[in-house]
Amino acid sequence: MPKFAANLSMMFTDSPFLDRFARAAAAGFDAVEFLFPYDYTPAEITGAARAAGVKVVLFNTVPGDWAKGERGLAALPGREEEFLEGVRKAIDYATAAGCPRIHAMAGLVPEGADRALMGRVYRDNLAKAAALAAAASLDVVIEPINTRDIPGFFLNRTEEAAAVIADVGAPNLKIQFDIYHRQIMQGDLARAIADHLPLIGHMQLADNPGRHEPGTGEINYPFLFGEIDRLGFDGFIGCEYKPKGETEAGLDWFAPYRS
Ligand SMILES: O=C(O)[C@@H](O)C(=O)CO
Ligand SMILES: [Mg+2]
Repeated sequence: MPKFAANLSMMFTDSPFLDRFARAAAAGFDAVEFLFPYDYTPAEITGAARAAGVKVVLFNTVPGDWAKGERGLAALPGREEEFLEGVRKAIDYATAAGCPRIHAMAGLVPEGADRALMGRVYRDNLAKAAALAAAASLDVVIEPINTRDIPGFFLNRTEEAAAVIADVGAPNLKIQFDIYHRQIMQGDLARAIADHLPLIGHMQLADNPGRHEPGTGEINYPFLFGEIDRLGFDGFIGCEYKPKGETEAGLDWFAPYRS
């Protein structure tokens, strides 16, 4: 049976962040993920997860100045030190929380940028991040993101992520396969999951259009969950969707999988 993680940056957002861990547990989730923990101390994050009895399975490294529109640093020339500083910070939080993986966002392509240079910086940075993470027994994941939600994002397609991983050659560098982004950019979901399965470290879901609960759009999630199970994917699927109403009221889709 697929294993699901509640995304605490998008679900239960009518509660303060640290209270969302307990709401996720009460809704039947054993695991959670979120974008960033950095407004809290590692002890606060770890304490909230332990008190709720949920595992933390993913969060992002420091993405630059999110409020100013930055969306990651991994491919940005001139920001290498800052990127690695953010990776080290994420590793400290992940180690405290027992979280097995961190997500390094590529970043936006600056106006007139040299994409080839960005590709080299991306690979160099990811090699260093993967080495730092390996020393702490963690994986690093990279996520192709659709160009509609984040115009100008550097990494958009599954095959590009696979090529970067092949070039870097670090066994702990993997794909964060977000089904919603893949559907918008490329579709062919079941085939793409099967083709890339050995490289996939984490998955995420939302329906399309709207990025709401499974069952609100065009993606046949019951079929895909069956495929993911049949293929033997043993990682987590993060529920990274915007609930249409109250989070709990939109969890009918989750009933067959609830622990
Ligand atoms: O899909 C997303 O948007 C996220 O997984 C993320 O990490 C960056 O926004
Ligand atoms: Mg995602």
